[in-house]
Amino acid sequence: MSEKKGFFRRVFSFGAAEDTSPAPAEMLPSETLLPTAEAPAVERPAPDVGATAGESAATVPALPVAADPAAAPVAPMDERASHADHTAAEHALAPGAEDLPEPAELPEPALVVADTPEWLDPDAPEPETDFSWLEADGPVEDVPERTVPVETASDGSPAPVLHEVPGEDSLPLPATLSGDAVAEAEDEPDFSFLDPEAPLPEEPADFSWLEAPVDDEPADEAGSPSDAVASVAAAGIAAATASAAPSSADAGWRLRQVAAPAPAAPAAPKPWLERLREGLARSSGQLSGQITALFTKRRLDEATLQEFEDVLIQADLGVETALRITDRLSEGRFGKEITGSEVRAILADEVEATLRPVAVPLELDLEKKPHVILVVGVNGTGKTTTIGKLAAKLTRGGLKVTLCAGDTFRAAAVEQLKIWGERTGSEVIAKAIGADAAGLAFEAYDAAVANGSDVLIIDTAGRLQNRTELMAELEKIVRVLQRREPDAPHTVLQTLDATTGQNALSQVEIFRNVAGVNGLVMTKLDGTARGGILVAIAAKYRLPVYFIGVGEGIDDLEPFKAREFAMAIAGQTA
Ligand SMILES: Nc1nc2c(ncn2[C@@H]2O[C@H](COP(=O)(O)OP(=O)(O)OP(=O)(O)O)[C@@H](O)[C@H]2O)c(=O)[nH]1
Repeated sequence: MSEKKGFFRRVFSFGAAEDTSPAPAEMLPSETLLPTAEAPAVERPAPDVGATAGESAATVPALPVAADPAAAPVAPMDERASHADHTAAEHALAPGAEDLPEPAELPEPALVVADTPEWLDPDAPEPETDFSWLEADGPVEDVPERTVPVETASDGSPAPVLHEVPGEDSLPLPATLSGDAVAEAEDEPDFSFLDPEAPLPEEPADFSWLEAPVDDEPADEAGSPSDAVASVAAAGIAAATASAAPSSADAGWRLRQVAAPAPAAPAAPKPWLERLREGLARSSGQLSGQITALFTKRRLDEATLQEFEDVLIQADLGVETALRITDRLSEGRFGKEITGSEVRAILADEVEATLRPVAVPLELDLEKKPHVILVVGVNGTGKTTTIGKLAAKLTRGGLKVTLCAGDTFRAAAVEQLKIWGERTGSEVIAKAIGADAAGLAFEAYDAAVANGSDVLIIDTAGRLQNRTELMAELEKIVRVLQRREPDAPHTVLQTLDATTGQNALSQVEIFRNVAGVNGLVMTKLDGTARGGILVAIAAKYRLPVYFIGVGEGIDDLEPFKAREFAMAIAGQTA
C-alpha cells in the first residue's frame, strides 16, 4: 500500500511468494478480424483445423484404426468374444482352407510305456456309457446348433472341424440398433461433426472439473482386502486380521500375504516456468536449430544477417524486433565468426529489452470502489478462465470481488463463471441467455457497490455475428458503466491465446479501438505456444502485459516476467 497524491492506491504485484499449471480457440469470422492496414505484411494464417479434418475425412472414409494396436480402444469382453468367434468362423469357412499344404510328416515319436495304466489296458472293462443319471428333471431342451458341415478328406477320413459357431447371419446386433438402422447408418456415414460451419455444441456443458479439489487418494473398492485391513487397523484390532485371514494348514492352501501397495503420491504440478518453457519449446527449439544451422563455422556477413532476420520474422517476433536483433548482432562482429550460443544470448537480451517496459503489475486504484475490470477478447481465448484465476488472486489478497456474467451469448460461459464465483467466494451477477449485456453490467455495478466489493470483473462475449455488433455491444457496456462512474472501466483486459500466432496482432488492433484495451493477458502458454507474437505486440502497441496463463487450474495465472519469457523464447535455461 502506498499513498500517492492523496489517493489511496493498492498495487498488486502477485509475486512469486504466493504463486508457486476442442478444439483450438475459435476465431471471430475472418471478415470480423481482418488485419488492418497497419498489420505487418508477414501474415501467416493460424492452422486451419477444420480444413485438415475435412481433408482427412475425404481421404479416409473408413473408421479410424489405431496405428498402434496397443493404443486401440479395448472392446468390452463380450464384444471381443463374439469377434473371436466370428474370426474363428471365418477361419473355418475360409475358401481354400482345404488347399493348405499338408504339414510335413513328422517322424513317429517312440512310444515308451513304463507301466501300462489301467485305462490303457485293452482288457480293462468298458467304461460306463449311460449318462442318463446326469439329467436332473427330464431331458434338457435341445439347443439348435448350426454346425459346419464336416468335410471329408481325400483319404476318406473326416477333416478336422475347427469350430462350431453360430452362422454369421445370426450374430447378435448391438442392442440399440435395429437391422434397418444399421443398414441406414452404413449407407449414410455421418460426418457432420467435421463441418466447420456447424455451430459449436453449447449444451449440456460439463464443468465438473472446475469443482473443488479432487480427492487424490485412489478409492479402494468396497470390501477390498486393503479396505478391510485399513478399517480393522483403524479399529485397533490388528490381531483379528490375522485370525480372520482364510488360512489352513489342514486344507493345504492359504492366501498369499501381499504388502498393500503404497498409495501413489499425487503428482506435484510442474513449476510454471517449466510449463512455460515446455509450451514454448517447439518454437524455441525450431529457432534454436535454425540459429545453429546458420551460424556454425560461418563468418557474419550480409547474407547471414538477412537469413537470420527472416528466421526471426518467421518466429513471429516482428520486423522491428528482428531488425534490432540483427543490428545488435552485427555491432563489432561483422566479418567474424560467431557461435550459436552467443546469438541466443543476444536474442534473449533483445527480447527482454522489448518486453521489460510492458511487464508491469496490474495496479488497482481502490479510491474507485469498485475498481471495474472489463475483460474482452475473441471467444475461446480464455476470458472466463482468466477471470476465475484473477478473482482467486484478489480474494486471497483480501479483496472483495463481484463477477458479472456479461457473456450472455453462451450459456456455458455463465455456468462456468458461476462455478468460479463459488470457488472464489465471489458474488456472480447473471441473467438469462440473450439478456442485454450492457444492462447486466449496469446492474452488476450497482450490486458491487451495494455489497461493498473492491473489484468488479465483467466477462464479455467474444463471438458476435460481426464486428459492428461486437463494437456496439462493448461500446454500450462502457457507456452505461460511465453513467455510474465516469472513469469506468478502469482496466480493460484483453486475453490473447498464445497458440494463435500472427492473428493476435489484429485482435489487439480491433479490441484496442473498440473497447480501449489497456492491458493484456496471454493465455495457454503451457500448450504448443507461439509466444513470439507477444514480442511483436509489445513492440507495436506497448500495452502492459499483466499476466500469462500457464494452465487451466486456479493457480495457473502468473505475473508476466520479461526475463523469464525472453529466455524461454530463446531456448535458454539459465
Ligand atoms: N492450457 C490452458 N488452457 C486454458 C488457459 N486459459 C484458458 N484455457 C482453456 O481454454 C478454453 C477456453 O477458455 P474460456 O475461459 O472458456 O475462454 P473464453 O474466452 O471465456 O471463451 P468464450 O466464453 O467462448 O468467449 C477452456 O477450456 C479453458 O480451460 C491456459 O492458460 N492454459
